[in-house]
Amino acid sequence: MGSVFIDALLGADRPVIMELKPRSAQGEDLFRGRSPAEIVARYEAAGAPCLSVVTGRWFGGDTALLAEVVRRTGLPVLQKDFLTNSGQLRAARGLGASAVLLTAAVLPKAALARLAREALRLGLTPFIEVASVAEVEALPSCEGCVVAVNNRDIRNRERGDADTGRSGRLLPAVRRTGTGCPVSASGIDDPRVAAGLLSAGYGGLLVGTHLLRAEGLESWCEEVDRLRGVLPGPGRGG
Ligand SMILES: O=P(O)(O)OC[C@@H](O)[C@@H](O)c1c[nH]c2ccccc12
Repeated sequence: MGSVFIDALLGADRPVIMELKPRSAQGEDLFRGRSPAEIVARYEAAGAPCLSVVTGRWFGGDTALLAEVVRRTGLPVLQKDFLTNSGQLRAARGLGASAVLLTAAVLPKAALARLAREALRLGLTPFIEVASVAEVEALPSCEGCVVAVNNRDIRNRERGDADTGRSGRLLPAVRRTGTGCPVSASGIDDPRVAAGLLSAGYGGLLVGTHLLRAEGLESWCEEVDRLRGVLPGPGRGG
């Protein structure tokens, strides 16, 4: 069965999953008084094909935020949290999510495979997050799933610096999982890095903090568009 989440992302002119995350791991207020509805409207205006909602408590989120975002948008929505059981997958579907985060670093191999199968059965797209070659190589076949490289370290709850070079190093291994949708997530702020990851073969990016901080969301997106046009990429004969 097809995935509305993946189809929307891969079909977009701007394949950026735009995230709503109330607080950074360091406690910085990222919404700054704006309502979820205002942020959704801003992301839609910038051409977001999909949204991500952080429901984890360390980032100030909860499932009420997910429900609110789903009410405000027709775009497919990813629930970002450390989900560990099938009850949470059913709850995600009940709230209207289209995709769910499954984190390789926190799930034993067999549990990850079982939850990915269950998500697919429920009509949810597994968004499987990895941070090392060893994690990628332990994945089950990832057909129908997003495989996302996290450029930050969730083991320290994202308090360290991001290493976007990790996405470049892991891409060949990610492709071997059978995913049709490799994504680079976290710590992306420089438009040159964003454009470079897409030109290198990433089907999409996931960006939260920088878009929430950016005054000029539209100009950031335009700069990425412009740079993609000048960088060689797999689809452009480079
Ligand atoms: O804000 P950033 O650096 O653009 O990152 C977004 C996203 O990847 C990050 O919020 C995230 C990555 N893994 C998670 C797991 C749970 C909650 C949130 C996350």
